[in-house]
Amino acid sequence: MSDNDISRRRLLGTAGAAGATGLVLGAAGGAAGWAAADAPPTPLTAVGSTAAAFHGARQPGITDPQQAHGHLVAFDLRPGAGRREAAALMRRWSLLASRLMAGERAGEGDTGVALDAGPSSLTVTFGFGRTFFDRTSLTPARPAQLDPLPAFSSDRLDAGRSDGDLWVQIGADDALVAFHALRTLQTAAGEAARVRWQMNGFNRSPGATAKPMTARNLMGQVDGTGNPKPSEPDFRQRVFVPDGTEHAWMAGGSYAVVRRIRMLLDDWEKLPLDRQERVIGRRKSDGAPLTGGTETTEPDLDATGPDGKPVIAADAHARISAPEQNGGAAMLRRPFSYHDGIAADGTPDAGLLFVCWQADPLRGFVPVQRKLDRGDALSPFIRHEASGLFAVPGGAGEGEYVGQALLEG
Ligand SMILES: C=CC1=C(C)c2cc3[nH]c(cc4nc(cc5[nH]c(cc1n2)c(C)c5CCC(=O)O)C(CCC(=O)O)=C4C)c(C)c3C=C
Ligand SMILES: [Fe+2]
Repeated sequence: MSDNDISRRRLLGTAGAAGATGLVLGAAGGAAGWAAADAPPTPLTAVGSTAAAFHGARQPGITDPQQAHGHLVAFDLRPGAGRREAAALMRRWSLLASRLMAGERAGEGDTGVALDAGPSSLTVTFGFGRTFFDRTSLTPARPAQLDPLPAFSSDRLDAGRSDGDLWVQIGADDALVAFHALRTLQTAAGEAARVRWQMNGFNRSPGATAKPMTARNLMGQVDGTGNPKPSEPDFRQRVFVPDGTEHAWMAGGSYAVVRRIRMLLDDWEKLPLDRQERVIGRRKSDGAPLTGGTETTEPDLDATGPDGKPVIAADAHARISAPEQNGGAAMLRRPFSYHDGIAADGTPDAGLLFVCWQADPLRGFVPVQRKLDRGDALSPFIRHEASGLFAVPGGAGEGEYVGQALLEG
């Protein structure tokens, strides 16, 4: 056994202990100072080294696992910026996103905020809002799917935090990596576009639970169980726009509905557990339906209790939103939680940055929200405060940029 072998083993042991206590030691940082200079640093976790691909048939950030940190940002083109400036911006942004997602520096002038970190599952996703098409004289290329969402009776929307010409979704498992991407793209918007609104969100950190689990939201519920699964035969059809679509530039793309949904947590948290569970129709502890089994057991919507009433209440959120109650309408929900402190009324300004993905909002979000709007037991505890609908084109190939087929078509 050589000295190198010994030092390598000791370092591995040290790194294991350091991982448990939160200490970080480099390869040459052994306590005795005799560790071999050529011993590679031992990564404490794989969180930083995980990378998603920017180039491909689909944009990242749609089917990728939810990251721990997110930024949703809408931009408006500046006065005087049209199709040419928008195309140059999308080219710049795509190049930067591809570099950052690979864990590379943005280029000259990189701020250094993400130095030392790996790609950390960074994804950057770009979308176009309805107003983008008039501003770029591309109105004929605008799909009907971008028609304004209907007004819902429970809407309390803030126009200043809704819509926008361009939308960027950033997600990463490291807060600095996410911020670095946000700042880099904001700066690169330059004279072409300015921020209209920004929302910052979070999810559980990878590794916080002993095994991979469905996310929890700030009401404490397991949230995401009923999502369409990539293994299901109709997944693609539900989430992605098919080839042969009227507007070919959207083939392989998806429509994102974004809602900032405030949770009225002071009211919710006063509700006893059994009533919280009745509101959703699932157990809070493990997300299992109230009709029994585990999280993945199908709810029995016909089951009645000893009192003759449905076990999953007629107005339970999970019943009303289920595809079988909505002519098959389904969407892929991929939200972030948010917490922006205490609002002027003294209640938490916290809730869900609800992002859902579908091939067509009229076969996803719209019919489900219409139904929820008419009588969801969750409604008294939430408030929709902002809204956006964005066309998210398919992914860019190597050397291409997102939206090229639209902007150069
Ligand atoms: C219009 C779409 C939806 C909005 C808006 C929405 C808001 C919202 N939902 C929760 C919590 C849960 N939702 C759950 C299920 C669920 N919700 C929707 C749609 C919207 N939710 C769907 C399509 C489904 C799946 C139904 C099914 O397939 O059976 C659940 C149960 C667990 C799960 O399946 O994810 C929870 C919990 C909150 C807190 C919220 C607004 C803040
Ligand atoms: Fe829901």
